[in-house]
Amino acid sequence: MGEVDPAFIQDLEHRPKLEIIKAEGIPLIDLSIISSPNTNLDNSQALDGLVKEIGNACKNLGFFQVINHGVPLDKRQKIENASRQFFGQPLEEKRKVRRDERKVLGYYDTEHTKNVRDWKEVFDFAVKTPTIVPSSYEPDDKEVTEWFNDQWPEYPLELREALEEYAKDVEKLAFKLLGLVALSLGLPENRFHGFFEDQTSFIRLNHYPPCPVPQLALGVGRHKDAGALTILAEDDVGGLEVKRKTDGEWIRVKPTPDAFIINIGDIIQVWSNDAYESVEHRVMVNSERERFSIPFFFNPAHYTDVKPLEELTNEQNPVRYKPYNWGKFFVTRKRSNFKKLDVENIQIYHFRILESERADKLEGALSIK
Ligand SMILES: O=C(O)CCC(=O)C(=O)O
Ligand SMILES: [Fe+2]
Repeated sequence: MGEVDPAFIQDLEHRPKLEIIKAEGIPLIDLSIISSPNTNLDNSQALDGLVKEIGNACKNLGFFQVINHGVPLDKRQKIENASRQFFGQPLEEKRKVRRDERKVLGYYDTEHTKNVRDWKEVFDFAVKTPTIVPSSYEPDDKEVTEWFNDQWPEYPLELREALEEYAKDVEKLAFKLLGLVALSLGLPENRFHGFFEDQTSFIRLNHYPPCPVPQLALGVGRHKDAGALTILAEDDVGGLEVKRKTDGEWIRVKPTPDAFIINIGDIIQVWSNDAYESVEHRVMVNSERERFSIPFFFNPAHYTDVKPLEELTNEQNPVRYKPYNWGKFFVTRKRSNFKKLDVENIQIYHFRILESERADKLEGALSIK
């Protein structure tokens, strides 16, 4: 193992397997009918078919890929090149724009997932400026703070412009996907849009350097994305693995050139009252090739109280989660990724209403009568 920091080493049960199970292909969905500027979502005949495809993909795997998505290839190439140039610099250059507990955006190379260090370095960028979030994770502290993208490297100069342009195009795709997900749940297309007016979305540039111990460490440890949707651009190296719901096996996602990989996050799981699930995933690294990826985490406003939608719950399908405040959830999670803590990080199942609680409530209600 040589001089590899033990902080990177996964517990035995979470280490990557050497034999890879190749996905039969996660669903590949063609968005051309909604990407062409002349299509109107309301009268397109093919829309029903597309909505069904999205619904099935969300229900079955929780992951899918999209092509003909409307994000121009040159914008994607520009940010991919800038990312390569930035991470190619010596560590001391990158550390000049390093995040800390006050400046939470910028470069970072010691992120932890579930208290094990990830074999990666990142650069974080807020989609909306300023992004407003709670000042602290303390539930009673009502103060908010503003995030600005105020840490820019000297090189490459075009990083800023590349990120700003890319963010605009991917944001449009995010709203389109949100509309399709709403339709697939039988809701009006814009049912979720209001939650994103003061969005807390962010884009992360990920760089996974070659790793001398790929059988012991992970690029990103197993986790579920906390937000609503993630839109991921990856290069051709591969390494993303998705936990298949049917048998719990880790399935390797095969990169498709120019496609985006989409996954449902925890918030859509809660809004849909578990009709759609946020799926666990992780990233394997390898000893030969570095890998680059760029997730866009589509997150609502900090003041959003996340809870199952009334339209999707009834007596037969009772509410499965207590409401939680997104801003507090978000900053609590960020803190635990930043700091190695001894406790498990915050998860939506902490807000799950247990069967026993429901039965108690019912009994209570009956005895009052
Ligand atoms: O790099 C990837 O393929 C995925 C990264 C990821 O899951 C994350 O950053 O949440
Ligand atoms: Fe993720």
